[in-house]
Amino acid sequence: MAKKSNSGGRQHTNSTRHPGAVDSAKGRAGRILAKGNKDATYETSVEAETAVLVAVPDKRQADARTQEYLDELAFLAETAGVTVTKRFVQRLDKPDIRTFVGEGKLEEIKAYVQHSGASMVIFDDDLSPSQLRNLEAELKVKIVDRSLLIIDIFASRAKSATARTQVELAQYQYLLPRLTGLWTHLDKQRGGGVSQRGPGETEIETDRRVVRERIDFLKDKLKELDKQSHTQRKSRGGVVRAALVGYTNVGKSTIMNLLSRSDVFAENKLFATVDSTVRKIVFDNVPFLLSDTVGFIRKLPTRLIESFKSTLDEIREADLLIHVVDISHPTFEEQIEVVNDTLKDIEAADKPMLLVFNKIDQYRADAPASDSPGFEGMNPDEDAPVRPSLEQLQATYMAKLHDPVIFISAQERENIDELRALITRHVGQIHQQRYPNFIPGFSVEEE
Ligand SMILES: Nc1nc2c(ncn2[C@@H]2O[C@H](COP(=O)(O)OP(=O)(O)OP(=O)(O)O)[C@@H](O)[C@H]2O)c(=O)[nH]1
Ligand SMILES: [Mg+2]
Repeated sequence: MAKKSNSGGRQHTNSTRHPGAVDSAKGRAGRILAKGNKDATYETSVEAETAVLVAVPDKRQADARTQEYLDELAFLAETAGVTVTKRFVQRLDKPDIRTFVGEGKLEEIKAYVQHSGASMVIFDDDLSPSQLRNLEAELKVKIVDRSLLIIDIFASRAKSATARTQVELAQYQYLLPRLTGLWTHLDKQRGGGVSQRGPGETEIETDRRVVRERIDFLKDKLKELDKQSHTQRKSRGGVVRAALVGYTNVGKSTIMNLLSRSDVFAENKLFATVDSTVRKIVFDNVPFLLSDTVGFIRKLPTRLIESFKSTLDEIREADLLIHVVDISHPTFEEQIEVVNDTLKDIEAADKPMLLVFNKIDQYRADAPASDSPGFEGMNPDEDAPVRPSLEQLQATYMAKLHDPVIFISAQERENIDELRALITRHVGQIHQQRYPNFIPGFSVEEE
């Protein structure tokens, strides 16, 4: 699915027989995504795939919000190399237990998929294994849920041994409860009769066992890698550690590059950073380590958070968090909450924090309503409230938050000296507590 499927450990295979061949597919990132292929091969390098997006918001959710969520899903799809041609929305109190959307909507989607030749349907939520199976049977194209899409992007981005192992673990954990679905799908293709169910079941058990073994192996491997990085971290001594955290695509890597004059990969895609990078920086003779970390997103699969424990240790072990926010984003306030909640989940919420509102160059008080192409079934709120001016926002946030706040543009280099001074002050305080004899601007304590 991702165009870069030959990089970052994803392999292009077209000869794998069926999921029973977990043995041969073992360790092969990307195979999960291929599971819906009609010919049951593991082709993962499909160019120019087109997709349909489906959201099932509850009845209270504002139209504009639904549209923003779908914008994010479309951005995720684009990041994975998929072109979105249509969006479907169905308001339900509760998603349908069998097919997630109701019968009528399913027919509508089916008609569109058949007519347009779209190759996949992406749901903005996680589907149960049986929903996935039923939808695949009805729509006869690849069905991708939110977790799978995010895991796929991570798979195409992960470079380090740790990140790759973490992604593979997440992939197998995603696969395990869904093996039955794969078999039902394949049984149908073989004309599947009762007589064939027997061997199928046995092989599912074999598959499950192999997948479980692989999961155990990957967990052990991660423990080993963890030990190594723990030793590495200990060798950093008592240097103050700061971590850039925030929602995905807010500018963390850009800020890292600015502050450390380094060259960390930054781009306008979600999850550009999956591996964490650490740089040693010295401001005013105060040395500290700054790490750039993986971005957060709403509904980040818990499994993925768990698998990414090693990467998240960088945040958990930091002395200071620099929380970067994209103030130009229509849902930036919710993004702040998502980040704070995720920090709570990983038990890193009680750390000193600086709030950096980035992208002020792009902030528009009169932000236009989103009207993306292919959008259907919604009436964006006509009376949507006007956004406050940047000055009003600054005043509100400065007054409201206990944490120090700064407004910058990393791209336009606005207020960067102030950002540097703010970080130096806070890092200096922590350093001072740790090394009471230290005189800022005068000497450097070597650990
Ligand atoms: N307009 C504007 N764009 C910015 C600014 N800072 C960063 N960007 C752009 O925002 C996009 C994302 O930047 P990154 O630095 O990759 O963001 P990130 O937070 O590291 O993203 P992930 O690693 O994906 O979580 C890039 O296209 C940057 O050029 C800014 O101040 N203003
Ligand atoms: Mg980044």
